[in-house]
Amino acid sequence: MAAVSSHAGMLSGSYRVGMDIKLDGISHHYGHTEVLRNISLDIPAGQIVCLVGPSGCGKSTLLRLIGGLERPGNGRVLQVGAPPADSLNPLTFVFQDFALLPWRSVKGNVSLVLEDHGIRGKRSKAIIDDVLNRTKLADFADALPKQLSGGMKQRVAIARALAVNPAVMLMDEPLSALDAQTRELLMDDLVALWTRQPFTAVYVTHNLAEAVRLGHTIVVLSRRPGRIREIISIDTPISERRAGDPVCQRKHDLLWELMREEARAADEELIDG
Ligand SMILES: Nc1ncnc2c1ncn2[C@@H]1O[C@H](COP(=O)(O)OP(=O)(O)OP(=O)(O)O)[C@@H](O)[C@H]1O
Repeated sequence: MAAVSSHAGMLSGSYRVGMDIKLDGISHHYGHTEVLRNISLDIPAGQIVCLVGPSGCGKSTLLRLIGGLERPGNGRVLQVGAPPADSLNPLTFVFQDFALLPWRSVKGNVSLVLEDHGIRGKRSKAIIDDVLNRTKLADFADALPKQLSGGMKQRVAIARALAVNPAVMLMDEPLSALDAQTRELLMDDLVALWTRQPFTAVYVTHNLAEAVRLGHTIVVLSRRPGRIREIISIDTPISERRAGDPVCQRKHDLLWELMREEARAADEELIDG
């Protein structure tokens, strides 16, 4: 039976700050197509869990199931512990295409999600100032999206997500619409943001360099139906990871091997089919 449920303190037996997500035997079909098979996974509070896997293996589907946009055919998404007391939206998405309103300024786009919750005036201003500072957008509060670069637009989308103080950010290829240089800069920004104030995220990406730079844990899904092929942890603190760092390079090479096998098998299936 499918379920999305909240169990405060289930892990420790007492109230705890922060909310973990626990995936318990998730499977999902679209019609006759089996998309995900028996996914069990812990997403601990304060960590970034990256999901990688070949195209079409079900990464975005899994994110939607975690976010409650769809219900899994089988298995459960458990919320363990409590979201922050002032969280307006515990599970908040950040998409690749920014999804900003073009006629609203930077601060107008952020204030919109607060208005939706009846937050206006001084309280709204304090939240907007905080998230624009954290995303280095304070000087651009009055700019319109069309005046901003792609990287800055995505920073606005991240600021908007932070404004609701989410327990978990669900990030679906947030950097993949950006050029390589902008991606690097935004990765630095995400590292700085997390280092100043750790957040919890499930981060879908095709880009292994992003996964190795940002992930505390990297989950490799197999080709469809997506199963957990491997879970790779990186102990190096994310603020200390550098390009060419031997530990990160080894993890990158291992990921690439796994991905290459899965992508090749997926390609062959397409040719056969
Ligand atoms: N709403 C839907 N209805 C029917 N099929 C769907 C739906 N959403 C996704 N699918 C199918 O489910 C499979 C998994 O799609 P999904 O987008 O989750 O994969 P993905 O790993 O995120 O892919 P990519 O890396 O290419 O973005 C694909 O075969 C896709 O066509």
